[in-house]
Amino acid sequence: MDATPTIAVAVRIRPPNSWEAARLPEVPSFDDVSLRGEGNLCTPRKTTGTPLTHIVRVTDKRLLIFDPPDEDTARAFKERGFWPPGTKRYKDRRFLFDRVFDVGAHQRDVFEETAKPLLDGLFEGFNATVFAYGATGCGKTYTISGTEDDPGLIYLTMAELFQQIEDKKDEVRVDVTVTFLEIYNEEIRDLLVQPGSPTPKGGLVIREDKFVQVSHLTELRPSTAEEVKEIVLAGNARRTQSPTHANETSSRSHAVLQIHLATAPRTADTTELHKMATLSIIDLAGSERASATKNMGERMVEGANINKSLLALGSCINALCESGGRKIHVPYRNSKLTRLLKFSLGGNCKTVMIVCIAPASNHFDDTHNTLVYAERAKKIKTKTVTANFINVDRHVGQYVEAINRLHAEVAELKSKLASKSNAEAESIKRKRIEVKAEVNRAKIDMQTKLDESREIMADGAACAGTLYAADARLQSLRTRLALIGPSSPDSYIPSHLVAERNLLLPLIEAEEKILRDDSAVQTRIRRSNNTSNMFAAMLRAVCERRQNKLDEVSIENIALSAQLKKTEMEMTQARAETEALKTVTDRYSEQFVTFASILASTNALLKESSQALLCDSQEPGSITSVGLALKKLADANDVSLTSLVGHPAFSYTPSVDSSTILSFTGHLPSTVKAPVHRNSPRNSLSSQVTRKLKSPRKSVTRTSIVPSRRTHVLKEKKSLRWKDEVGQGSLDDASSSNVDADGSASNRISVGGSDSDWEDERADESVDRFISSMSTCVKLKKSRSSRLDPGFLKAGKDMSTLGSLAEDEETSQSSILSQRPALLTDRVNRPFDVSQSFSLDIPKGRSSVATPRMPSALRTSRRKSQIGPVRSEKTSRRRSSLLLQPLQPTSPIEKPLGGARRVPMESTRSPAKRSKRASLLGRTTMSMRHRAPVLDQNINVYSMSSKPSWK
Ligand SMILES: Nc1ncnc2c1ncn2[C@@H]1O[C@H](COP(=O)(O)OP(=O)(O)OP(=O)(O)O)[C@@H](O)[C@H]1O
Repeated sequence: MDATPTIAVAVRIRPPNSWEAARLPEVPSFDDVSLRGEGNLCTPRKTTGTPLTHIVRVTDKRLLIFDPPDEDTARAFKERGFWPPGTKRYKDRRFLFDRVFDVGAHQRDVFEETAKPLLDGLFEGFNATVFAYGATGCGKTYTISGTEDDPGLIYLTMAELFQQIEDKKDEVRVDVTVTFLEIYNEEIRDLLVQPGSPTPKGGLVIREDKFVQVSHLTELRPSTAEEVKEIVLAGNARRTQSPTHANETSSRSHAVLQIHLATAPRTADTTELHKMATLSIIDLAGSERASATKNMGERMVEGANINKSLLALGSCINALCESGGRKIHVPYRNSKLTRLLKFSLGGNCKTVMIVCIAPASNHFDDTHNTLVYAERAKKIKTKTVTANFINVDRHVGQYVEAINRLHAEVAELKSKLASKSNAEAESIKRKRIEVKAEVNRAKIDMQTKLDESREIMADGAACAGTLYAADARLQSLRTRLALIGPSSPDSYIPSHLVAERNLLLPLIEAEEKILRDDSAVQTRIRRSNNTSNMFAAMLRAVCERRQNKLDEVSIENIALSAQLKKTEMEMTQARAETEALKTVTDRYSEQFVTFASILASTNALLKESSQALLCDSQEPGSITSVGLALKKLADANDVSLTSLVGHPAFSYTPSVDSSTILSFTGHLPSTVKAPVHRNSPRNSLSSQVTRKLKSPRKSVTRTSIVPSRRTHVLKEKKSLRWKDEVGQGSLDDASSSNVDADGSASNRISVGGSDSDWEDERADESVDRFISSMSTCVKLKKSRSSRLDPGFLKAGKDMSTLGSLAEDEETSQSSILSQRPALLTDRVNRPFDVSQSFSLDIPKGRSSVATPRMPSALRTSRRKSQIGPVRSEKTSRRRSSLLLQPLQPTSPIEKPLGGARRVPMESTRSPAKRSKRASLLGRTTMSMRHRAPVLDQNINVYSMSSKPSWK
């Protein structure tokens, strides 16, 4: 409300009652517009009763328009008829007030903006008045008193007043007294006296001094709003009300409720500042027109008195408006009402006038008059409002009373202080308990989450370890597979590598299965990661939870606990991962041991077998037993492999050309790079490695027989045939040493080479005999070392030549048997050493100074290697083979056959001999192995086939 010293005027429009609502047009809606005959759109008319219109339209909180133009012009024309030119059809008058409440306003809305702002002034000693003005039946009583369910201004004001008194009770003492009266027919009646009590004739008398007072009024001292409410209800019940034509519950009197406040400070001083104020809440009787109310008799007299008093009020308002603050005569004394409101209207008082109006056109004139009345009241300029206070000087006699009061006050304050400190201590204690409980709860939550997540996260860590191991294994397997080469129809891969590939592929598949995104291990790792994230989020959430309640120490405590749980979880994960890796390592160790034992036992058995086969005579039983033993070994190996890798080494059927044993070149280190070209068998990795492995026979021949000519041979870079002393025979190096697989010459001196280049035709027969004798040795359990073994030759001091073997056989058997295993083991375990002792790469232009020389015993034996009497018959031919002769290039077909020929078959051999050699090819694989040193794929074969040439 406006703070200027004027009367604040608020207008409240009551909602239409049921009678009016039935006659008022509905709010226009686009859905139910209809087209009138004249072409205007309008809302449908109500068909029953006299039509009414809305005469007030609220535009905003302060402005209303009285009698606005009807938007439905056609209906307006029909209702109001023809308006002559120049006449104003609508009043369309705008009124500006301090506040306008539309029909939908609630009681509390009215209270909040009218009476409530006055309450603060009451405690400071400022008088205040709220009165409701308006025609009869416009809602004054409803606004002031309200109903049981919807209390009005009085109840709401008193409730707020007592609440403020309660709030200020530590500072001030407030005495509240209430009076309730009515002015009926210019007679003041006390509404708080019990019914039947004697009342002075002519009513109560107004005494006017500094203040206006009504003598002998009953004063009540309510302490709550409820008590005030009961007071008002009781007073209203005693108030004169009569049904009129305009209002069934028409108030026939002006009711005045006065609340007197006396405020004193709670300090005990010699002088006290007492403040006094009065809040008057007045429900005026409604102005009424006799024609409208159709009152007769007593009601008419009541109405006349009401109008008289209201007229006096209007006169006072007019006078106050015209005075403009000047001191002029205001006719307060014309009525009891104006006398009572003297200080409220023009005195030291803050006044709010609530103007109640009806919304319908049946109250057109009343509403108009009321608005005009209110507009005039709005223009009243009151005096500057001052506070009502008095300084009370204490009399000495009152000091004792003051001291007592002070003592009581001190005691009261002490008890308050004690209770306050107790409350504070209690609060601190409670807070500590809460903080402790909160910290404990946080720790329990973290521990619970840790326990929930531990298993899954440990499992994930273990899976990570497994995954790491699988990845490492897969890399190794892939590297090994790359060394073997791709499996395409064009590429040639030896059978043992095929077998190895077949062993590796399922292993790779198994590892890839583990590493796949949809594998169980990966799923478990993902689940573990999710759990880990949730665990971390939970720790964060716990650390940030209810931080405002916790002190710094508690927050730090929780943060450290969270860190501890996190570390604990990381330890669990690390342990699980370590355990998984340990398990894998253990398994690998077992596998390594098993593989080592497989390799050792296999090697040992292979050595035994090879030796047995080498020594085998025509006894088929020995070969069978060896075969059975090998099969037994293979089966045992398969069992071990199955337990290790899940499946055995896949079996295959080796062809004659691709026998695994014949083509085996040894296990390649994984660091060797995979071959790039594998289209030709010679380009395969195994070929590349084993191509350097040449038969020692030729190397021995060359190094031992004509070492001084090697340099010459290298310099010439030609294929030469060395003639022996008698000019017969030849040594063909071209096919083995100087021509590589691709046909290009190289400087490498291969001391191996084809047996066919220098071995005589009887060599095969002598070898067969040799094998037969070895078989006999095996059968008789008196096996002797192979004569091919240089160690064997070295071992017996007496056996300086192979030629003496026949004579010394019986005497030396025991010593040979004792040395054989070691010799075989030594040879098999050092295949590359052996080959290197017979094969050497020499750069172009360099002499073969690095070529190892054969031991003298070997060289001697080489010269005396004419085994048996057949050898003596071929002496001249063998010697002739030592002669250097030009050599025809050896056919590529001939080289793999490795027949012991000194000249190429195509050039020198007769068809008969050629067929004989061909028949040799048809022999058993075992015999082929004995005579196939040029199948340079396998060092074991090399070991077997290297023996007869230089012995
Ligand atoms: N804001 C309102 N909301 C609901 N009903 C209302 C409202 N104002 C008035 N009324 C109703 O209108 C009728 C007349 O109201 P009320 O008796 O308060 O008028 P009045 O101005 O006091 O009349 P009178 O001067 O004759 O005493 C009552 O039934 C009342 O319930």
